Parts: sequence; C-alpha cells; structure tokens
Amino acid sequence: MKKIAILGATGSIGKNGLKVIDQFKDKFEIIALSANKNYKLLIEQIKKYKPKYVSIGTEEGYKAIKKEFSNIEIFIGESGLKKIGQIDEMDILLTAVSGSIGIESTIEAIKNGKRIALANKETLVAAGDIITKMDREILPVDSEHSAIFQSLKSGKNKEVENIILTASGGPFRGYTLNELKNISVEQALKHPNWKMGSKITIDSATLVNKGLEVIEAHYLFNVDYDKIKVLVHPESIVHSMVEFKDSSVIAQMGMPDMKLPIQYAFTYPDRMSNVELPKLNLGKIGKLTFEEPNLELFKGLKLAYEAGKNGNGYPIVFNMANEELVKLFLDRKIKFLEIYDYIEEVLNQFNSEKIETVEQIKHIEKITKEKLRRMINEK
Ligand SMILES: NC(=O)C1=CN([C@@H]2O[C@H](COP(=O)(O)OP(=O)(O)OC[C@H]3O[C@@H](n4cnc5c(N)ncnc54)[C@H](OP(=O)(O)O)[C@@H]3O)[C@@H](O)[C@H]2O)C=CC1
Ligand SMILES: CC(=O)[C@@H](O)[C@H](O)COP(=O)(O)O
Ligand SMILES: [Mn+2]
Repeated sequence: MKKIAILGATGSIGKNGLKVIDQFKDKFEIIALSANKNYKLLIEQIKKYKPKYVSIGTEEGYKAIKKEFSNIEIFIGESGLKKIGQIDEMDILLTAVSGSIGIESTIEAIKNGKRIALANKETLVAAGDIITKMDREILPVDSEHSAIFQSLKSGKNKEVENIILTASGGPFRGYTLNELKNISVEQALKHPNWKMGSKITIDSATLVNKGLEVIEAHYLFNVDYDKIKVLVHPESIVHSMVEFKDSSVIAQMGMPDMKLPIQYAFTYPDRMSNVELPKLNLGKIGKLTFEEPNLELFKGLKLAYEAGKNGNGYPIVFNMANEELVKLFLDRKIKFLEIYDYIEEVLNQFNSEKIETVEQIKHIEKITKEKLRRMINEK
C-alpha cells in the first residue's frame, strides 16, 4: 500500500486525486489531507478516507474538525501545510493547492525523499532555482507536462529538438483587442474544455497559464526556452509533443480528464486500467486543429517567456503579480487586460537577484504585492 498525502484535497485536482484512489483501494491509502476554507467538505473526506493527519486554513475549520475527530493530528495555516510535507509515513505528495503557498511543503517532502505528484505549477515556477538543485522525484500532473514526460521516453534528452506545449487558446481565442477590453469574470470562467479551479481558469483565458507552463517545462525537463514552443490546439486532445533531432514528433493524446495524469503520477512506472477514464475515439472526434498563438494580443505568454529567460527572481515576480491580479480581477477590481499591464509594470521595476533561499522568494513575493498595491492605488 502506498500512502498518499493531498495538499488541496477540496479543490478540482484534489477531488480528482481522491477519485483515482477510489479505484485502487488495494494499492493506495490516504495518510493526510489539507484544505483552506472548505472545512465542511474536508470533514466529509476525513470520514471517508480516515487520514492520520489533516491541515486546515482557518481557525473556524480547525475548531469544527477538532470537535468531530479526536484521533487525528490537526495542523493549521501555512505552517500546517509545511508539516504535511514533513510526514514520514507518506510515500507520495500530490501538490494540488493553488499558488506558490505550496513551496515549503513541497520542498520539505523532496528533502525527505518523497515522490511529488506535482500539479501546483506556481511552486515550481517560483522555486525552480532551488528545487532543481535538490535530489528529487517529481512526476508531473499538469496535463502538458505529463504528456511531455511520457513522450520523452521515446528518445534521449540530448536528442530533443523542441518541446511543443499545446494550449486550448482559452475562451477568447480569436478575439480582437477591442473584444478583450470588457471581458466579464463570468466569460473568463468558461473554459472550453477543462473544469478547473477559478485561478487556473482565468490563467487559461489570459494564456498566463501557458506562460507558467513554459517556465514549469524549463525547470522540469532542463530544456532551454528557445526550444520550448507553444501551439494552440483548441480540442485539447493532443496534450503536448516532443520533437526529436531526426524530425520525429511524439505526442501523447487522451480525452481531457485530469484523472489520467494524476493516476500516472501515482502508478509510474506502471500503467493501470481504470474504468473511470474515458476512452479516446478519434473517429468520433474527427478533426484535430492547430494554430500559432497570438503573443501580441495575449501578452501573458510573451511576458512569461521574458521572465523565464531572465530568471534570477523574475519568474517569482511574474507568478506573484499574476496571483494577486487574478484575485483582483475575480473581485471585479481590475479589468481583464490590466492583468497584463500590471504584470509588465512590476516586472520592469524588478532588479534581478540570484535565488538561493525560500526566504528570498518570500521577500520578493512580499515586495511584489506591496508594489502592486501602490500602483493600483495610485491609478
Ligand atoms: N484543475 C486542473 O485541472 C489543473 C490544475 N493545475 C494546478 O493545480 C493546482 C490546483 O488547481 P485546482 O485544483 O484547479 O485549484 P482549486 O482552486 O480547485 O483548489 C485549490 C485547493 O487549494 C486549497 N487552497 C487554496 N488556497 C490555499 C491556501 N492559501 N492555503 C491552503 N490551501 C489552499 C483550496 O482549499 P479550499 O477549497 O478548502 O479553500 C483547494 O483545496 C494549481 O496550481 C493549478 O495551476 C494544473 C493542471 C490542471
Ligand atoms: C488541464 C491542464 O493541464 C490545464 O493546465 C489546461 O492545460 C488548461 O488549458 P489551457 O491550455 O487553456 O491553458
Ligand atoms: Mn496544463
């Protein structure tokens, strides 16, 4: 039995992770679960999966869980997430929180030699310079990176010519600048193919998600940015591709369902049948289409390439500015295109520094948030 801990069990990836575990009761068991605000769902999950440890984000949630369960260890807040990362009995940590809040827990689990099933891309974007220096086993859960990981098995790393990340293009593919000016929150939350949490859904609409994924791919696979390409593929069936030196292109395909990459990260190097996973029927789908992304209009992707290439703290600023701006957009405090404007402005004001510690990351994140607040208030 492999023991799995889930950071962010109440979210979209967390719940899909639990659905995978439901199919393999003889192979996986839950050792720990975490949530932020949704303690009611966490309580239901505790009843079903009987974890030994849980972590919750709020005092109210802590009290409610404590009242109901006397036999589990309950942690709270950011330090609670870190403690989940330190659990010795755990075999695999599924990092399914949204945002760079997952950094410390992920680093703790890596230090302890645990397998990371990594969905939480913001953590790798912000802490890639630290994490890539550690001995680690990271199995990508992000659908594109799982596809690349699988496709890379067809050749040697030094034989890779290009990594081609596919992008759905989001709900605003083909829109004009004028049409993008007055996008509503409701429009931006309608992803054409995937049902995901609100933060990543907005990131998909701005193409910042693809930008984060470019940086994620750089850190995961140690590939230069000029070899990481993005191709818009509105059907989200080809999850990504690897082009090798002999011009052979290997792609991984499947229906858009996150249970597959989650399961592969749990079962790797084995593959297992799961009746819950939808079969791909290309005959029924008919056409697969591809087009180049519009980097001038969807500036989030262009800014991500620049931040990634600059390195030295720029990816931290890019990511944190975006996290804050997405919250403001969801709260209807800024407009859709202002996400790009403010990211660009805050990146322009940053002075690069070599990243060696988590404290540095936290400091840069704090300064970024302060700068943004000032910029927005002064506007
Ligand atoms: N959803 C998807 O299909 C995909 C997601 N990803 C990545 O996976 C990660 C999770 O995405 P998704 O599942 O969609 O997100 P959701 O918003 O659905 O879930 C986020 C989870 O993290 C918890 N959480 C949020 N903020 C905090 C915090 N400050 N402290 C502790 N816990 C917190 C939430 O708790 P609560 O609900 O209790 O408040 C929830 O359990 C992201 O990094 C995303 O980019 C990658 C590929 C696909
Ligand atoms: C499911 C997944 O991995 C998401 O990151 C997805 O890729 C988002 O779709 P976009 O291609 O629209 O960003
Ligand atoms: Mn993805």
